[in-house]
Amino acid sequence: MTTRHPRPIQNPQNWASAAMPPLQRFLSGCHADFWSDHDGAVANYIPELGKADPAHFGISLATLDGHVYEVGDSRVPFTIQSMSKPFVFALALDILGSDAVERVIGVEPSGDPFNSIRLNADNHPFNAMVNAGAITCSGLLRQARQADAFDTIRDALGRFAGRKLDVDDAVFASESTTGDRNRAIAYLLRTSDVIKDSVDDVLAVYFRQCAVLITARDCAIMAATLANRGVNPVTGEQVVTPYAVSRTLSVMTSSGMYDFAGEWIYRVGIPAKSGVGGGILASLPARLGLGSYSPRLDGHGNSVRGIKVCEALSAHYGLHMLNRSDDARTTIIADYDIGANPSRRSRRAQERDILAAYPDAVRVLELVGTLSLSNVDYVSRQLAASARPQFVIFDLHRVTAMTQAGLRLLAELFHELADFHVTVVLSGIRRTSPEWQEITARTGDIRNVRDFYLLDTAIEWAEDQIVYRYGGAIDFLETTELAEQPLLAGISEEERHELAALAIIRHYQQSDRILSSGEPAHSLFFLRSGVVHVTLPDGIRLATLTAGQCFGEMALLDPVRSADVTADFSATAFEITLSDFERFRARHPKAGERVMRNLAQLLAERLTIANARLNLLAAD
Ligand SMILES: NC(=O)CC[C@H](N)C(=O)O
Repeated sequence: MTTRHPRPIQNPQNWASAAMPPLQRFLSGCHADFWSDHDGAVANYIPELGKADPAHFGISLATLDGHVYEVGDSRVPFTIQSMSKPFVFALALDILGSDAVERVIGVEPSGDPFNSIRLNADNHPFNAMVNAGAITCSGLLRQARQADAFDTIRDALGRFAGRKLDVDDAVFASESTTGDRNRAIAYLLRTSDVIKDSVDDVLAVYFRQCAVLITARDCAIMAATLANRGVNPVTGEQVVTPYAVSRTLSVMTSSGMYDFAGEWIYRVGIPAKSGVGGGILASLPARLGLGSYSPRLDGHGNSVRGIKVCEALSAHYGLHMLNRSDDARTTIIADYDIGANPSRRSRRAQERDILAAYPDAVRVLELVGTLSLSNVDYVSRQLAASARPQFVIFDLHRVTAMTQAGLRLLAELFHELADFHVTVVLSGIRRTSPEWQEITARTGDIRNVRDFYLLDTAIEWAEDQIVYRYGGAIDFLETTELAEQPLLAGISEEERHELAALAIIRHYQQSDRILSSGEPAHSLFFLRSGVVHVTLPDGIRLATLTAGQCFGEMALLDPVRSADVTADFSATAFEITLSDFERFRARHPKAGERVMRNLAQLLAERLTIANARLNLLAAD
């Protein structure tokens, strides 16, 4: 008996190595609790299976981010048996096409044991989870791939597990010599014209597929691949199509546990499949894959301890797949217009006046989590509930997934907005992402969808459109004089001339770094033409400045630069050294005081905006 419990805590000082994730603890608890359960009996109708060690007990759980928990005999190999059925069914759907498979194999539960020699009223197998259906799948693949059929199956099972799988030749030989019941089923299928090849050829594939060796760990990863729409979460490989997965899970739901299927889905509520080798796999879509191995079976051919593990997992965490709810209202993390929260662009008076007249022309919805049918529906109703904006910005930065239904509804919403001449702006999504492809595939024919990766750039762009629309002009080439600088407001013309004489005119090319945080602050800058932006060292954009505004003015208060300033386009600026400015202040104390008051005013405005933004994010 090789029972492996989780490794002992080695370094209690180090939380990361000492801590046991609660799910690992839970699975270990299940292992300990059900260890002493000796009910059931090892299958021996295939003589070789009777040799299994009844004490073996392994549990594994694979998450969809590719983590695999393991307890006990999770690496002890055993034959896959009927747990091969869902995977071979999925493979057949993909290789042969759904029509060819669905034409001959039904999808109704039989209510019979797995090895029942009975077909449905059309003389077809009831479903692919009972032997008749599984033998038919193997037969269809045998017909399509001839001598390569088994290698095709073994290769696919290996991709589900994420490793190459071996066959237990002794179990194969044992079932080949004793499998008369399956032979009877195969003859029945052949006489009903469901399988075309010889019974021996088809069963050679089926028996061999049942004798593929896996472990509880493999089983968990295979189940997780089904839970993950066909993508193996450990290798990242798309093993089968989402179509094949959804159909396979459907049949597992209704028939995976044979004549115990109804009870199973009622009590546990997780699609599952068992095998007489002692394995059970359970696959909870979008959540996890569970694999267990314990060879003592109940009267239905299902592992006794495996059932207990599944029941405990489902009950403890409330994982029944029909026991779910979702609150769509959590989708919108922030909802505001530019009146409440403008972009970080410092605007000149004329632009500010225009924007102030249209505070709700640009609406921003910051979304979070999964965009599902109900979430996007909620978003669309929130939009419709207030005055129609001219621009809607959807920030998708925190969106983690989009369902098919959510995407479809989103595209329909964009169309609706387009009909009302509302421009949709997307931010937080890259054009190279699969999500972008999915959105544009559905909205390709509408022209009013724009995108900017940074939310602030999106808001700024939409604001500019409003400024243009209402007669304002933003001329990036215009040259301004010191007289227009708010920081210098209220000082006399002579004083300004004196300052102008102290200034050196600097020229910058696009992308030139003008100031860097951490450097000593020796001078003030007045932007004369062009555009620059101010960013924090971690890349967060604080402000975009256009001609007529100052930067580096914090030098008056702080000897070290706290942000980077970079030219967006070619730009020119007046630079006045701090020492020249201080001398000017000494000569003109009143003007100096006025400048300091202007500075206080600028800082107060920035603080008001920053507070509004914080408030918005903190709001429920
Ligand atoms: N339920 C099962 O695991 C049955 C598989 C086994 N190979 C058989 O056909 O009898």
